[in-house]
Amino acid sequence: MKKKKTSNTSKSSSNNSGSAISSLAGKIKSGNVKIAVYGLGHVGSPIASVWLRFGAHVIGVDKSPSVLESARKGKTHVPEPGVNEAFAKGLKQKRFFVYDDPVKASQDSQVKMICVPVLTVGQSLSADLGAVKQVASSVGKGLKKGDLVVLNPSVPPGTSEDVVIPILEKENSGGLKAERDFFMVYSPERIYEGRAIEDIEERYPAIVSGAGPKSVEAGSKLFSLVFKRGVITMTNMRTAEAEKLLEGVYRDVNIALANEMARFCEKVGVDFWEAREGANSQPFCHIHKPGVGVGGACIPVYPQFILHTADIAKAECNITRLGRNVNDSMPAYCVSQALGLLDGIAPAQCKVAVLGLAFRGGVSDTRLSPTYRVIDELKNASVAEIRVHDPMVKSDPALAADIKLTQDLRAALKGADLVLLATDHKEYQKLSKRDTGDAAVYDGRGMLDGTKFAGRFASIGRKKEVAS
Ligand SMILES: NC(=O)C1=CN([C@@H]2O[C@H](COP(=O)(O)OP(=O)(O)OC[C@H]3O[C@@H](n4cnc5c(N)ncnc54)[C@H](O)[C@@H]3O)[C@@H](O)[C@H]2O)C=CC1
Ligand SMILES: CC(=O)N[C@@H]1[C@@H](OP(=O)(O)OP(=O)(O)OC[C@H]2O[C@@H](n3ccc(=O)[nH]c3=O)[C@H](O)[C@@H]2O)O[C@H](C(=O)O)[C@@H](O)[C@@H]1O
Repeated sequence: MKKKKTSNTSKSSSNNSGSAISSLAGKIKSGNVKIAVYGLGHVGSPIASVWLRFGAHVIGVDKSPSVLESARKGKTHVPEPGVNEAFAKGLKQKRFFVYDDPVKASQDSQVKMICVPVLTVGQSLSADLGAVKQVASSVGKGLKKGDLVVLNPSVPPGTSEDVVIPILEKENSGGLKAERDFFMVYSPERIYEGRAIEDIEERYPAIVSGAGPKSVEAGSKLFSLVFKRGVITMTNMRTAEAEKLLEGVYRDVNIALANEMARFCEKVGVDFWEAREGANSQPFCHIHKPGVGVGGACIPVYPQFILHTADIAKAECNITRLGRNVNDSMPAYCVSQALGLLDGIAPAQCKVAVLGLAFRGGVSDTRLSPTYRVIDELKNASVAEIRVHDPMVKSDPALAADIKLTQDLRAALKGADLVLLATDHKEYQKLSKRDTGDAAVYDGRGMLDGTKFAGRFASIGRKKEVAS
């Protein structure tokens, strides 16, 4: 790994690379080098915005008509700060173009960023590369000598070299080869929804790898223009693909450790949160937070890519597998703990208010949210009624018809016998008995103060409290 500060301000860059970077900046701002972004979602929209904010001419591509329609109005469906402003300004200055033809987008651009999703195939551990392959084929059909292709999603090691490059080389009409005729870069996106533009521009160095040294150089020059924290180059694309998965599996197994220790502390009558705060006062200790589960399109997914690849390579990844199992057990555990608070009310008579549908606080993203598993477990217990509240999710076609979703907290809580907090939205911080009355309260994210409630109260990682 080589950490290069290759931004214009770096002292170490040689004159010629400095002038090369400034001439690249000039070509991008003049529109001679256009950037196509494939997939205007939680990752693609901020990436398109960062380049629009830089002054680039950006072509946004998506397969969804509604996403394209919003983009044409300078709007995004993902509530990411700064994106609407960037889109609107780009449209006004005639630097933002929205295409529904992915091949034409490749023909009309010199840089192509592939930001489409890679999840798992159904219940299997294998990666669903369908969208990546589809876009790579379109990009290949419009590929020109000197173009730069960037793959952004998190993928199993080997995807760039063994899947994407062969498609690009097969689909282009000029016999173009990676590294020789066009540049191929793998650069994993590392944004955190809700602060994505800031993450790219201010917070994280870019990880850049390529099909060869020329591709790495081209990618480094490009990314150094917008990543103020500079560029970390990797030996090859497989290493960079693994780097991204390591970030994710580190998080998943550490969340699993927190979950296991929280359940241990409950059993031995210790306040996990107090012990955690003490432990984390030591610089080498970063105990994560326990909770009702691990959701999102990322953290529950990346370890699966590792496990699938490990199974093929006959590598043992027991901690990775166990971490997934522990985290997957949390929704059922928390529902069982919550139902255990019902004093004299049979589940079949119990009205439950579940707080939070998004996979984590501060986002509207419900992909793989643990709340879906919480709902399943409550249904398995045959509770009388389930209402779900979320301040950021207005509707959800994935919810069964008998589940009421509301953004009215008072309505969700009215007449509830049990309140189960599943998502750590900031809004729930101020909950008290004024809101929940005599209902039992189970805090699945350890964010509430039990003394504020009148009914029976329990929280992940804390021993049960019975109302005084
Ligand atoms: N969401 C996150 O926080 C992060 C995600 N990632 C990676 O980025 C990948 C993409 O994630 P998101 O942007 O969250 O997904 P998303 O679902 O929010 O956005 C994907 C967009 O691509 C479009 N799309 C899908 N297939 C397409 C195709 N064949 N052609 C053109 N457009 C197509 C969809 O219509 C959608 O607008 C993830 O799979 C993950 O690997 C990486 C870091 C953070
Ligand atoms: C290593 C890492 O921190 N990756 C980040 C992560 O962001 P993501 O949006 O998935 O959120 P997250 O905070 O990891 O939460 C994922 C899930 O895990 C849960 N969670 C999170 C942290 C914790 O201590 N305990 C816990 O239970 C959350 O409630 C949520 O359900 O995954 C992103 C990604 O790769 O998509 C990545 O860009 C982000 O930097």
